[in-house]
Amino acid sequence: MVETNGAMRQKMEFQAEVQQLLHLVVHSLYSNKEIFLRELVSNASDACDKLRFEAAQHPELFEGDGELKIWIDYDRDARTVTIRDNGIGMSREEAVAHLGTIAKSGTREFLQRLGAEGQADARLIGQFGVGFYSAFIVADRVTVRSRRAGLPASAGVLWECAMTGDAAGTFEVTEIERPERGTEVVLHLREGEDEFLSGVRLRELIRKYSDHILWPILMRKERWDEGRGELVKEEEWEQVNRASALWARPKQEIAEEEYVEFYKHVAHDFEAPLSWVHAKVEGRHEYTMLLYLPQRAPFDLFERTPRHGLKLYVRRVFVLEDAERLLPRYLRFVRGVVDAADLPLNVSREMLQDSREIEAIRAGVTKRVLGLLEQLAKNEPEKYARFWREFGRVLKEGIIEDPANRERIAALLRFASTHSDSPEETVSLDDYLGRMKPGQERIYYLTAESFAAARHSPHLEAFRKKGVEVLLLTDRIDEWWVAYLPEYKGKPLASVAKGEMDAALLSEEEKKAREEADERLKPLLERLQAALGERVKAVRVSSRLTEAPACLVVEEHEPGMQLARLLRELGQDAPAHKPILELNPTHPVIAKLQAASDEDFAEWALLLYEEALLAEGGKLEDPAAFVQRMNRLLLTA
Ligand SMILES: Nc1ncnc2c1ncn2[C@@H]1O[C@H](COP(=O)(O)OP(=O)(O)OP(=O)(O)O)[C@@H](O)[C@H]1O
Repeated sequence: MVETNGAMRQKMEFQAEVQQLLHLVVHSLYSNKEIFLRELVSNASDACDKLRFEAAQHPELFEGDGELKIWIDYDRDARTVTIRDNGIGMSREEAVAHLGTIAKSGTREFLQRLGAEGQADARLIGQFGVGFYSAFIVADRVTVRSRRAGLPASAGVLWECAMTGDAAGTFEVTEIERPERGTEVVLHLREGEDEFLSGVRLRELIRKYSDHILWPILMRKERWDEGRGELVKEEEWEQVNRASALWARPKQEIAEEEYVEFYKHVAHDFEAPLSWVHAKVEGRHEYTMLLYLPQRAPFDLFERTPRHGLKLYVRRVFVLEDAERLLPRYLRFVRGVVDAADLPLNVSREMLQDSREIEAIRAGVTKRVLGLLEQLAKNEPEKYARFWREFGRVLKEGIIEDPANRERIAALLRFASTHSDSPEETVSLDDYLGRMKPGQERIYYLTAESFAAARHSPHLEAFRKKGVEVLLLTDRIDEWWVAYLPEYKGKPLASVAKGEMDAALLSEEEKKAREEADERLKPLLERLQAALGERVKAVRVSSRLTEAPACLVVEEHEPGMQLARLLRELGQDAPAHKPILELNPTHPVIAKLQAASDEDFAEWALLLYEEALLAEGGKLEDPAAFVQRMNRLLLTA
């Protein structure tokens, strides 16, 4: 630490991720450089929101000044643009933490992926939310002065970073006196960025990107000076943005671009949303909602902590960010605002826990989002396909989490199936119902580790031959939710790896052949059972095989083998259900088995079992013994 003029000045290093991000931001967002203003105004607005929220419990934080505002100014001589707010401000520690590190988990992996893809895609960086760092697109030196509301004037902080070359790796923090609460960000513009030293240009950008910001954004008045032949600034400030709550205006008066810009602000996204719904609910509980679906899943969608969920307003006053109580977890990709008419302004997170009003809003929001998805699926299938690719895995959680809407959610699911035979998930349960064969009572599915494993599974053979469609489920979560959806529109869901095939799907000849095989192969089945011992629960003749010699199945009511494996991987006690070995009665290996000596028979039996286990996605207990056995049998065959 160095001491200058009695103030403590400290040079610090950016976290490696920040350096990487700074570099990517400056290089990939340059073509869209004007967004820096939107990002910094957005931060200033968030800072005012935060102060208002904290001051609801601690009014002294206003320090006698409860009029929150954002000021924007420029200085042609110094070549600076300044964004200032009297919001919550930052302490020294907060400035170091928020402007020098990124605390979000998964950041490093995300940045590495971006880096590995060569030149980073601006949209990908955008969805990460670059916020403050976008200042460096147009500035090579950024100075931040701030003081947190409630701290003494002596607790001000000066944060400064000058970029030399691509990204200098350090910034400096100094303790300063700062009587004014809030934050001031001064951008020292790079060479060639003088276009932003203009009141006209800055006003244009504020109207374009920040018109909907609810706090007043002020700029100095300007007048034409005949003598100098240019616009000159006056002392007086004037409001530049409209500052009306977008969602409170009638729908027909809101332009599409306004919806889009508002989304970018609330969602911290750079891309336009995929779709949105704007609705006012009247009656016992009154509230307005403006809900958006993003185009792209954020990289931390599967992290535990949700970010930038819904914002809660009460009568147009901001109350809470990330109000997770307003959304079920399986809709955590939704962004936007809810404005409730009947909540108290000083509502806290704790109060939301068991508020009837919130319960009603949550149910209403859920209904609208599902309605929006249904509408997309019906009228804009391409958009729905995009939604499904990005968020389908999350929506599936709803089958487990939201019993009241289970059937509606089920109708929104999309699958790969033997019908299309492609990994694209395009088949709905209704499509499936429409293609069911006469006499087919159940919706068949198969769960597997991957699409390739599912597609070549021996369990599918007879279904394929009969043209009975099977849904191919390869997400981890598929194992869980299927257990929560026993039926859809009265048709039970059934795994092709469990129980017996629908009797109605078998012809009379097939049934007869099966009975005949049961009888004929009885001694062989008993011999196999004896040879396999504890490994299997039973050995029986199969109706589902046409190519493979054998497969493993479990009883209808038992958890699938794939689920048992998942549970064991998660360190849970998996139920020790033994599988049933099913034998293909028409396979030539039967003759071989029947002719084998006792010693060879035991080897063949084990090999059949091990093959079936592998095909089903299982792990061999003793792979080396399997290989030896196979080699031995190959030589004697
Ligand atoms: N004007 C400001 N007043 C107070 N704090 C600020 C201000 N600007 C930035 N910060 C702090 O710095 C943090 C980082 O800002 P930044 O814009 O980089 O990311 P963010 O807004 O948190 O989210 P995202 O990265 O998704 O945009 C903010 O979360 C906030 O805590």
